Amino acid sequence: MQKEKGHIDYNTPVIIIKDLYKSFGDNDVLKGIDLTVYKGENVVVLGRSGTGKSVLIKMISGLLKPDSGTVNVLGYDVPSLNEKKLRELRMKLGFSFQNSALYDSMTVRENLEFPLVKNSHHLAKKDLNNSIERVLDAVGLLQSINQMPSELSGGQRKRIGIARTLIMQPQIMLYDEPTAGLDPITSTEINNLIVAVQEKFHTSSIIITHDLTCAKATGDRVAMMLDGQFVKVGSFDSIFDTKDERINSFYEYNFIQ
Ligand SMILES: Nc1ncnc2c1ncn2[C@@H]1O[C@H](COP(=O)(O)OP(=O)(O)OP(=O)(O)O)[C@@H](O)[C@H]1O
Repeated sequence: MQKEKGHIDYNTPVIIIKDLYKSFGDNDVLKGIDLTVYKGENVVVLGRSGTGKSVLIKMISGLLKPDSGTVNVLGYDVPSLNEKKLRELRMKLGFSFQNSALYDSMTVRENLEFPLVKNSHHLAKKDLNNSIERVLDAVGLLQSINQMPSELSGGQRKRIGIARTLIMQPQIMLYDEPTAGLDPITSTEINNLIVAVQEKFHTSSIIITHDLTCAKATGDRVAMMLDGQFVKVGSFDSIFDTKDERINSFYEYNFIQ
């Protein structure tokens, strides 16, 4: 799928990260990270296992504090936020993580209702139904509204998980390994959905992956993380137009369609 970039607002940064450092004991994980994500933009963070991609996401959502550097998300200075402000920020973020499982004992409708009712107590039944149908339609699973999660495929469950996140109308989506454990056809569906979400809901996204097909399909820009630093940030093709052996070997170990 060829991406068009008309929807990105380069005058409005939504995430600004500057000179970010984080160590755990003598394990120096992030060593001077800089990254700006613009409104409506999908940025892929590409890197091998253990390079600190998840640590970065935790800094953005305030689950971890940096040793030094700044993390500004939607105007919030994240490391300085108290619990109340952190909750406020997290309401504006949508998390699609591998462990964000659905409730097995609830129907798809109930799974989607749950976060809405929990967070907006005075919602009329009609508005609730409209919201549920809107996001299910966006992920192409309106027909599954009354099914149980056990009746769905892994890819369908993942899509319902994304719908459940979208129902809270996040401004930024954070996808952690969205295609991990999925077959190539289902992976392609999820990649297409990530782009469709961006276009339909005008969200910005950070997509963490080591899947090159996913990076190419979903990213407006790709940030290549090696040894705790972004060694290159740019279009997918520009990243791999290099003589850097570490980047080339990363490419060679992946199968690209
Ligand atoms: N809370 C923590 N305490 C101590 N060390 C941690 C903690 N969180 C992460 N680390 C370490 O930070 C490093 C980077 O971890 P991280 O989970 O960010 O890697 P990753 O790039 O997301 O890898 P993967 O693709 O395998 O998830 C690892 O060495 C990990 O052991």
